[in-house]
Amino acid sequence: MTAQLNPRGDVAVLVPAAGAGVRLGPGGPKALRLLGGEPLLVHAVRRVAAAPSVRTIVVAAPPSEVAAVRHLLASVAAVTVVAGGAERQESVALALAAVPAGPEIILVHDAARALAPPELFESVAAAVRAGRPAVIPVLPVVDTVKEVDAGGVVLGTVDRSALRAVQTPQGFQRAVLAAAHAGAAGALTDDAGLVEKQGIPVTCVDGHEHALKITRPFDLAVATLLLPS
Ligand SMILES: Nc1ccn([C@@H]2O[C@H](COP(=O)(O)OP(=O)(O)OP(=O)(O)O)[C@@H](O)[C@H]2O)c(=O)n1
Ligand SMILES: C[C@](O)(CO)[C@H](O)COP(=O)(O)O
Repeated sequence: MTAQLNPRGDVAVLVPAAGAGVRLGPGGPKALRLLGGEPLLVHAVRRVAAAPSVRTIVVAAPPSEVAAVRHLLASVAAVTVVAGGAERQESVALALAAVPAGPEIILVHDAARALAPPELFESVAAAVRAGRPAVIPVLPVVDTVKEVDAGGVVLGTVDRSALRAVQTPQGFQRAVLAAAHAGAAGALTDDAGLVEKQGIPVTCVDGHEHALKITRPFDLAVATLLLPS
């Protein structure tokens, strides 16, 4: 039987957590690396489970760590754990396949964005509930952005007013996400990209600074400063 949180919730959250964390450096799968003494995945799932609309959480774990992740999360929240795949997109597809009938809003949220707050899950879900087929949280780009050639020579300056940095959780009507993954040809770095390829509009909502992706050691140091005291 699939684990459930709020039985009246209309949201399932998929948590891809099967990545190696190569850019973070040696130390095991990234989702299991410690932030303030707890694995990133525990921080992420605790915040997902605190969002009132969430009924179901499915985690895609490193295949060799499925039992360990089940054990780790047993005291955090009711969670279904499946083995992830070789690419993020495959991990999301495997988690999606494990969502039981019921939730019609699906959010996809990187374990690596371990400090995304519960209200961000609610705001993305609310926009989907209001009729948007696909919703992404974004932040403005604050740096000047240059396009460069292979030799590092600048080709031009990009108009940053039209650019946004994209976060997770990304939210979708269930049928939209299922069709996007079923029709996927080639791997993309986010799920909204698959939906865009189907010609379906993707809507932006305000992102959150705490939803930063922990990719490199510097990001882990920043995240440590953001932990509640
Ligand atoms: N095969 C994979 C690869 C990535 N992910 C997940 O997708 C999210 C975003 O990926 P990223 O932050 O790039 O993580 P890694 O792939 O682990 O990082 P790296 O590229 O440095 O190895 C992470 O929560 C990661 O665990 C996944 O579930 N399955
Ligand atoms: C989904 C994502 O977090 C949105 O910013 C990002 O695209 C993941 O990319 P990565 O290449 O797996 O780091």
